[in-house]
Amino acid sequence: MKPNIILRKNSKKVNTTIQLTGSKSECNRALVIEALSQGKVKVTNVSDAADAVLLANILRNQDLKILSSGEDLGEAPTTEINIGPAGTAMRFLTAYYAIANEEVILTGSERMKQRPIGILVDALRTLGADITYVEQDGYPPLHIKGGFEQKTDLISIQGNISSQYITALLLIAARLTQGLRLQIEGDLTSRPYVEMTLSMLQQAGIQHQWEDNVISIAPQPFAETSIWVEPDWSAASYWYAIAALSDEAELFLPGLTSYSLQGDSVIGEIMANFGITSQFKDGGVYLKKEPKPIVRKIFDMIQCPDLAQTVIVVCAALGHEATFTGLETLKIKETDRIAALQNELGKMGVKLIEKGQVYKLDCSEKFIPQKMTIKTYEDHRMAMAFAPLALVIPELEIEEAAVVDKSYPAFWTDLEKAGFETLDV
Ligand SMILES: O=C(O)C1=C[C@@H](OP(=O)(O)O)[C@@H](O)[C@H](O)C1
Ligand SMILES: C=C(OP(=O)(O)O)C(=O)O
Repeated sequence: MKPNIILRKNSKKVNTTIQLTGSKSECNRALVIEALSQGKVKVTNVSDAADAVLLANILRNQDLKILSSGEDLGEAPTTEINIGPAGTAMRFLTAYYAIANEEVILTGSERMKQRPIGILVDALRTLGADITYVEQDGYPPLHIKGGFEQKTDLISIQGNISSQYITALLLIAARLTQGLRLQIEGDLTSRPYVEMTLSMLQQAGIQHQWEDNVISIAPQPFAETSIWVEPDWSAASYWYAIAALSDEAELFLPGLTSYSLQGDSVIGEIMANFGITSQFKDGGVYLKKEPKPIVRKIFDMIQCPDLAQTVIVVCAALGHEATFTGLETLKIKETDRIAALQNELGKMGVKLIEKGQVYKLDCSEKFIPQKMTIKTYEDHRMAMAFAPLALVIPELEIEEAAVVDKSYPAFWTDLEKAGFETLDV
């Protein structure tokens, strides 16, 4: 694929079936569980998301042993593992390698080296792990010497920066000699992702207690079972956005259920405000567009940060001046998503104004250009959240279109299936 893609959509009607790939979040957890269970748990419906494929390659092509307390690693060569832009994989592997019989340098893309990991490293060090920073304190790359004598089972962790640190610790908890009591300090961001982790551990036979702000997991064996990865609800959000910007839309997304483990399934509720109905039947969800005035003015994204760009772009395109909260974590994701949104929405005269913890969309100077070119800042969600604008802008160019591979490699071919013209340039 050439770097950029031009999108055009002449009619504002969509009517198709889209089979989405497996959830990146579920798949990454399932792969770590599979590796920690040493063959007892098998993952099915592995996601095509590049981040998940990479993690599967790393975890499935090695025969690591989990060291028990005090066991020595011995003389093992240090392996360098580069996880590119995969934040979840970076965080999960940090905890995983802390207890494995290997010495690794865990590194990633230039952006990964700017995404903080100190909170997780501090927590693992409190447990006894041997982790040092190779470049800048608090950031990847990390030098991890696996296996340690556990010093304590109780650790405190700040909850408002990234839930991925908490998930990383919970995933390894049952394999720690003393288990883990994790005390979450302050607010917990992205809570549904922690719940997803605990549900998936439960599927794999690992029990937990969650009382007040303490999650406890005792040392215990994994069960022999298989974990099926559901289709990706975050990917589904772009189809909801397409429906919201269409005049007529009838879409079927097979495999999605209303009782998903993914917090991003809340997109159905959010998009109901934009006239999109979700009907769960035939083993999937039918989306339908029904004209409806938009009433809701405040959207809190703290539980579903990956939906923020989708919803903000839809509001901008519709000229709906909503207010957004819970966007605090967006600045440390694949890019600074706030700055990226501000720059790109500015190209159609829309402002996203920061007022402390609250962001207000100002559409008073909004216009629809004949052509708009969107920068993607190495962020898959910038590409996918802006692509639906092709329904309102005659020619939409998306730069570095291959970024979508991170979570949804079939995105452009799926758009073609839905009647979007795509041109590589
Ligand atoms: O655990 C996960 O799978 C994820 C948690 C969220 O991150 P934060 O907890 O850092 O908000 C989310 O943004 C990310 O895409 C996936
Ligand atoms: C933030 C994301 O991913 P990660 O943190 O795994 O890089 C995302 O997919 O939007």
